[in-house]
Amino acid sequence: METTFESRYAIGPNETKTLDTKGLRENFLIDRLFWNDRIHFVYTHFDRYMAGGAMPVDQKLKLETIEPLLKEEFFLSRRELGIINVGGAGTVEVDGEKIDLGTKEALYIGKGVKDVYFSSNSASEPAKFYLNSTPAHHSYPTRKVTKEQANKIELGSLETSNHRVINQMLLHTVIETCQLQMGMTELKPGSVWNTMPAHTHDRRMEVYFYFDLPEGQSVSHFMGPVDETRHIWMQNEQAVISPPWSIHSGAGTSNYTFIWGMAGENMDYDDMDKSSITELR
Ligand SMILES: O=C(O)C(=O)C[C@H](O)C(=O)CO
Ligand SMILES: [Zn+2]
Repeated sequence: METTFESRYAIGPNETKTLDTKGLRENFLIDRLFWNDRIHFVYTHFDRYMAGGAMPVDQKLKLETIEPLLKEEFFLSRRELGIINVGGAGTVEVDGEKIDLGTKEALYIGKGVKDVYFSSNSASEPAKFYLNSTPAHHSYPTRKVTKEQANKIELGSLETSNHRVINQMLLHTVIETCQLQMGMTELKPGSVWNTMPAHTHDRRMEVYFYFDLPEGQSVSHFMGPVDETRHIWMQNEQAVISPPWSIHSGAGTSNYTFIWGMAGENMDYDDMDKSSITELR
């Protein structure tokens, strides 16, 4: 098996303003996370957040350290890891303990765990483990969180095309983490807008991973400061980095699901600087 990675440096709103479509995509879009029998990570220098994918098909995949990037003996020496399975049923082995992870189930693994392996129950319907990792200072226990155990928030309405349920899964109100927080937002049929009205939180960066998009449909993701927004067209199973200074919102050509993950100064989900829809430019 192999582990591959790319690095993305952190840039600000002034530099972002000068980018054309290609430049915007090169800096913020993560166009592919899942490769057969491979673990792939994007390392962003925004809060040293890592977003990745592990898709075991014919092999069991080991979460190995990335020597030139982390310079640590094992991946979780100084990191914590959040996982949400967006594929078929699979298993995550954590220091010898096997944990089944079905579709849309989440798992938190704390700092200091040495051996993590990923496997799929079926090669014809492989598990797709979406991975987010952040630096950590303390070891918290491994915890699985199902959708039923998530803290649920229903927002929006069909009339304003933004009716959705936010599942707070790896959030500090549900489990203990150092700084990583992850959850999954599902849009109701007929609703296409996520995170509208939009917000920023200069204290935390965020990564959005869009999935469950029907064939032939796309999401236009909006980023940038409230008074100078840009858009990035995204396909199924692509992710996008949202800097702390940026809004993160999207409109799909159908409904869809997305996973949000974030880290930074505080863990207060509600610490958002909300903007009104009419002030967006
Ligand atoms: O649909 C939404 O609204 C969200 O899911 C918002 C994200 O959870 C978020 O941006 C948290 O900061
Ligand atoms: Zn946010």
